[in-house]
Amino acid sequence: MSTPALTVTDLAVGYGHGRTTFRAVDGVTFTVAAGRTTAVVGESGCGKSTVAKAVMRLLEPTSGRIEVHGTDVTHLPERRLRPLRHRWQMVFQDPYGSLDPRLSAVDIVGEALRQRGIRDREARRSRVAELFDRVGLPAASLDRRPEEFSGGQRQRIGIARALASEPDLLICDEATSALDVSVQAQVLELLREVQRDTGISCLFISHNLGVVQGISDEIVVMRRGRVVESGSTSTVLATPREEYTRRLRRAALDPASMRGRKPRHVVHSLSLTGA
Ligand SMILES: Nc1ncnc2c1ncn2[C@@H]1O[C@H](COP(=O)(O)OP(=O)(O)OP(=O)(O)O)[C@@H](O)[C@H]1O
Repeated sequence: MSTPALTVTDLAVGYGHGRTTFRAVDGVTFTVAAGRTTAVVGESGCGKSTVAKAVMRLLEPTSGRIEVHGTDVTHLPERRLRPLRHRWQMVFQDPYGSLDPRLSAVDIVGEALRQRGIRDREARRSRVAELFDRVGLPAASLDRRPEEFSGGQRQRIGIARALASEPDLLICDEATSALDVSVQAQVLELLREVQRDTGISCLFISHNLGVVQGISDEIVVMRRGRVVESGSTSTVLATPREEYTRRLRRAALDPASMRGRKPRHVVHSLSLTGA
């Protein structure tokens, strides 16, 4: 078996200092197999984003181990991390806040290419045009600023920016939850296509089991900072062991049961027999 793209072992992450530390994530273990997608799901505040940020090394873990393609990166100092950083890229939840409003789309995506050592402006522009084509954005929109794009298009820019670094691991943190259902489905389809074409591995984070069912191979269910259940997507969806997972499944099927969530977040195509 090939080395997993990502291995997270017994991860704990706390916020605060000393006696006021709050352990947001505790004892979390899972893998993302090479070329596959693992979804981390759970209700708001269960620690999904904290896991993603720790994997990105934006947060220092309290304990545990994070390996990317077999390399232990848990406590790698920044100078040794920098040359590896392009290998894992994040697509953020908020397509409105995650793009610099002062820059044109070509410069936003081109910055990732500049960091990869492509100094020539025209070469960057033509590579960004290729990436725009890849993510379904019109070539004529290269010089537009983020405010001139729709939410779904902005998310496509975010995906193009992530792909510009030619990563082998994509971390999508609620990457489609701010979008309307039909746009969400289109962006999910794009992510599926990208994965099929590039063999990229993906850690997909969502509160919505309906969203992850079509994209993930494995599901890790989190509650209050811990993993309560994990397994293949079809098994977890068809025969959830935990009442909590059944509740998430009901929430994905029935908008009315989604306390505090807007119905537009719900994908209605959840199949009870799995992916
Ligand atoms: N910077 C912070 N300081 C203190 N506590 C935090 C901080 N960020 C998150 N938390 C707490 O850690 C817990 C996990 O938060 P996290 O954002 O990881 O959850 P989540 O599952 O991603 O939630 P959501 O789906 O709402 O984004 C929550 O109780 C949250 O209030």
